[in-house]
Amino acid sequence: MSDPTPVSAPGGGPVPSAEPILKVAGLEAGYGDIQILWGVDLDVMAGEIVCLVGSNGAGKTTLLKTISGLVPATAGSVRLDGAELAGAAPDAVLAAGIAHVPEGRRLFRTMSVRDNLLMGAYLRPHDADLDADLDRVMTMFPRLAERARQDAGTLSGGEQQMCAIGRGIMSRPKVLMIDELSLGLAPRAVELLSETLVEVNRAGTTILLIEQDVMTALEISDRGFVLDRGRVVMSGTPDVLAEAPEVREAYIGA
Ligand SMILES: Nc1ncnc2c1ncn2[C@@H]1O[C@H](COP(=O)(O)OP(=O)(O)OP(=O)(O)O)[C@@H](O)[C@H]1O
Repeated sequence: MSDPTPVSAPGGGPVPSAEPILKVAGLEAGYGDIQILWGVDLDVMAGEIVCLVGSNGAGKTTLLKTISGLVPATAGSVRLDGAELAGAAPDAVLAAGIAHVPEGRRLFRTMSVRDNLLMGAYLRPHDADLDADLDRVMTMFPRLAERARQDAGTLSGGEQQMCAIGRGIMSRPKVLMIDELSLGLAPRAVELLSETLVEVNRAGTTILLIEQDVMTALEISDRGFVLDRGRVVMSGTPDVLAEAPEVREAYIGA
C-alpha cells in the first residue's frame, strides 16, 4: 500500500505532517548539581522551521546540547520519529538524524572548506553519494563552491556559518539544529543566511533554530518557543509571539 502522506506542498516545500518529527517531553538536564532544564516540552513538525528564543542563560544552548546527547538528560524524553533518543550518545543521535550546528561554528580552521564539509559525513565516509551531497551543498552555498580549497579559518563570519550549516546538511539530517544563526554577523550576511536557510528547509530539512535576534527568527519561522529559566513559557506562530507583550518587552524592545 502506498504512503498517503504527501511529501511536497504545492509551493515545493515539505508538507507538515500530523505527528511531530521531534518531540521533547519533560526534559531535565544540567551541569553537575546545577539543574538548568526543568521539564521542557517542545515539538517540531516535519517540514517546519521552529525557533527557540529566550534571554541569556535561559537554557537554549543546553536544550540543544541535551537533544544532541552532549549533555546527559536526567529526566524526560527526546523522540525522533517516535524513537527514543534521550540518553543516546552524540554519534547515535547524529546517525538517527539530528545534526547540531554549534554556537561559534566550531570549524577546523586549518582544513579546507571542502574537507570541513566532508567531516559532516564522517559517519558514512565510504558512501558513494558523498560527491553528490557535496555538489548539493555547494549549489546551495555558491560562496562555498568558490572557496572550496580555502582554509575554513580564512572565511568571513557569514561564510563560516554557511560552512557550519553545510557540514550539518552533509549528514543528511531529518532535523537540523542551529545555535545562534546570526551571532556576530553583519545584517547583509544574516539576510543571506536566512534566505538560504529557508531554501534548505524547502528542500526537505526540518529546522530548529536558536536566534538572539527575535525579529529575524520570527520572520523565517513557522512557530516559536520562548524559554525562560529552563522552562518553555510561551509558544505560537510568529504573529502571536511578535504581538505578545512579554515577548515585545523582553526581546524586541518595544
Ligand atoms: N558547562 C557548563 N557548566 C556549568 N554551567 C553551565 C555550563 N554551560 C552553561 N552553563 C550554565 O547554564 C545556564 C544556561 O546556559 P545556556 O548556554 O544553555 O543558556 P542560553 O539560553 O543558550 O544563553 P545565551 O543566549 O547567553 O547563549 C547558564 O546559567 C550557564 O551559566
